[in-house]
Order: sequence, then C-alpha cells, then structure tokens
Amino acid sequence: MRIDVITIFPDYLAPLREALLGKAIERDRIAVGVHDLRNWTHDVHRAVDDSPYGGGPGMVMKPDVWGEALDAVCGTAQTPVPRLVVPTPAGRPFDQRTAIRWSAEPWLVFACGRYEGIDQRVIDDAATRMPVEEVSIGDYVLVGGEVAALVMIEAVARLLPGVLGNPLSAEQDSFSDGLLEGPCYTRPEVWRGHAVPDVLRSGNHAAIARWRRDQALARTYRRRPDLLAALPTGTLDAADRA
Ligand SMILES: COc1ccc2nc(C(=O)O)sc2c1
Repeated sequence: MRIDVITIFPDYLAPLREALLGKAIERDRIAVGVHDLRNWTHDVHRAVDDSPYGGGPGMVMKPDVWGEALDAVCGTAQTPVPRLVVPTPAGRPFDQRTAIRWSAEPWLVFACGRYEGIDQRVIDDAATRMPVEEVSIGDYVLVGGEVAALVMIEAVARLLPGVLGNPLSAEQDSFSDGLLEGPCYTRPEVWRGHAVPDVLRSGNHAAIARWRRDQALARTYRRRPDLLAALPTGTLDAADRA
C-alpha cells in the first residue's frame, strides 16, 4: 500500500516513522509520502487560506493551492487512482469496518485541512476523478486533520500483512468480532494484592476461551450496548446468552 499525506504541518506526521509502522515502512510493506501544502503556493507569504465567503469566523483553505497539490500528488490521469480521504468533523464516522475496507486499497491520499476547513470545491472537483471520503474519527472537534489522519493510518496499516508482529493480534482485538476486548493480564501472578483470575492459569483452553468471551460480552454490554444491538443475527450463540 502507498499512503500520501498533504498538510501544512509535515512534522505532525513524524510519528508514522516510529515503532511497528516505521519498521513496516523500512521493510517496504508501506510506502509513505508526506507533502507540505505550501510547496504549491506562489506568493511571497505562501498563503494557504483566505476569508470565508458569506462571512463568519476563521479562514478557509484556498482551492487553487489544494487543487495544484492534489493534481501533483494524485495525478490528473493515471492508474491506479487513489482513494482521497479528507478528515473533517463533518465526515462520516471512521470505524474498524472502514479500516478493513481501506486496508484492501492500493493507495490512500489524506488531505489534512486546518482552520475552518478546505474550500468544498476542492473535494467536489477531486470526486470527478477519484473516490473521495470525508471522515471523522469521533464526535469532537480537533484543530486540524493531521491527528485524525495518524489515527486512521495506524488503524489501517496494522491490518496489512507483515506490519504487526503477530497477525493473530489483529484478528482478536476489539471490534474484530463486533465486541470490545476483555481484560488482559501478565506476570506477576499477584500484584499489590490483585491476583490474576484463576481460569487464566488453569491450562483449560476451552474454559479460558469461554471466560474471555463472557468478559468481552459483559464489558460490551456495560460500555457499548450499541455494539451488541448491531451484532449480525446469529452472532451470539446459546452459551453467550446463558
Ligand atoms: C480543519 O480540519 C479539521 C478540523 C477539525 C477536525 N476534527 C476531526 C475529527 O475527526 O474529529 S477531523 C478535522 C479536520
């Protein structure tokens, strides 16, 4: 997979080069390009924003600068065509299903806005040439799209072959089966008077699997009943309901 990010704060994306993601990039599992939007300005002030039509607070990012940047990064007529992701508080919610869907894409381009956002004509124009998704990572508002892009890139990249040390991790983590993950424990057996649940030290793999499933169901019921309601029919078996 190739991932490109366009931003006025390239250093915000430095964490992509760290840890597992950084190793995946070094091993060419993922190709990452970070591009400074100001490279496509032509004025002495390298302006990327201007006052909003219709008035109101803040500034809007200029269509001409973004248009040139997207033409340069995404190409104007070439295959493969990237999927353009625009982080915005007004976007559809990003979730694990979206991460899984995007992990099958050959090329993602993230357009990170700042200020009040990017002139809508940039998104509308791009949509004539490539798939575009306006996406939010949650019901809160950040200062720009960079942190949202980091979140989404990590959620997608960890699903790619060779990125996680143990591929089973991605299959067994929260949301992979529609439920929240249950609690996890490691040595020592007793820590500050808190003991590891006996079943996890029993060696009885069936009992351990049952306990973990019950913990995941209970945690999901308490913290995210909406996820339980959204489970496909038949997901919960008789043992789950007991
Ligand atoms: C102007 O660019 C922004 C501003 C806030 C913001 N908040 C997001 C979110 O997903 O919460 S994405 C995003 C992009």
